Amino acid sequence: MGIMIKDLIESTDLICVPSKHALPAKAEDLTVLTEEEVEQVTLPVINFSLLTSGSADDRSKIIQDLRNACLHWGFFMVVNHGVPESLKEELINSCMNFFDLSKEEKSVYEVENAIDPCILDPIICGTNFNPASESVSFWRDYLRVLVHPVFHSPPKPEGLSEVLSEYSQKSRDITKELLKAIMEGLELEESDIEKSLELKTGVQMFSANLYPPCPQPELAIGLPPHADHGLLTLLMQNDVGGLQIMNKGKWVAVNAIPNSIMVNTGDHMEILSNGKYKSVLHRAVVNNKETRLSLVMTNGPPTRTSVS
Ligand SMILES: O=C(O)CCC(=O)C(=O)O
Ligand SMILES: [Fe+2]
Repeated sequence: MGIMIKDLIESTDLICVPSKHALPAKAEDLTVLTEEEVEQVTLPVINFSLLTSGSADDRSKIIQDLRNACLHWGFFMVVNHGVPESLKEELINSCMNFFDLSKEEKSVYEVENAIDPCILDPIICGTNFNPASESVSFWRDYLRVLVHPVFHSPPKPEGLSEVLSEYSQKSRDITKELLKAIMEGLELEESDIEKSLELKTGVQMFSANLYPPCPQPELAIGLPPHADHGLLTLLMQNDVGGLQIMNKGKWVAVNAIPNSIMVNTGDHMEILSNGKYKSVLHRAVVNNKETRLSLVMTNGPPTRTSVS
């Protein structure tokens, strides 16, 4: 049974990174990790409320903003999105409570063997994506829950299921509005999109990523460089930074506006936009002071739909 990092650091007095966590899969995963070397950037800001309740001119302006953000960054921050701060806090607390469960309670959801990424386990937790085929572990524990088209309810801790269900619904509504506006910007008909992607039956997956403080952050990576699969990914965090994105050939650290939702375009969006909107590489770095928690919702088409 794999041990989660959080339980590991709580059971020992760790002063250096165990070698299993210290060897990067590729040396370039760790290039320029330190804060001094990485430029901090502010991502484009999208005022969501103007999409849904602004004037026609407001809406056109936001559609233009989204176009620019997708073309030049692949990442943007959504503000005035209607997710109450209290809901975000409750979700953060519930996820923290999940990671605080005993090892035995969490082990029910641990996946030991190679996971075929096409097979979606409804609820899993662990300490990296694929323990069987990776020679490295990354400095991240995670809980992943399939929340749509069928909502899978994590039975523990108490309260997580309700708050996750509410956030899933809200984030789905936000995703739909954003997709509609992005499609309008691409001059694709919304009905074509609905038809081709069957959004109502789309796969929505929630991940809580926990990055405990790491004694040697320069020797570990939270999540290695990757691009996301789906159409749009929505990310909130507990006000501790760590997300870096590839922009114009360089890693840059993003400053999130408190209470904004960070959104990025995934592989399906790249295909749907005929390569115009790239699925941008990103990674999560760790620090030696504070625990970081990111709450990630990926939104994709149904598994059997192919995008053409
Ligand atoms: O935690 C983060 O900042 C990044 C998470 C992420 O990229 C993912 O879950 O796909
Ligand atoms: Fe990602």
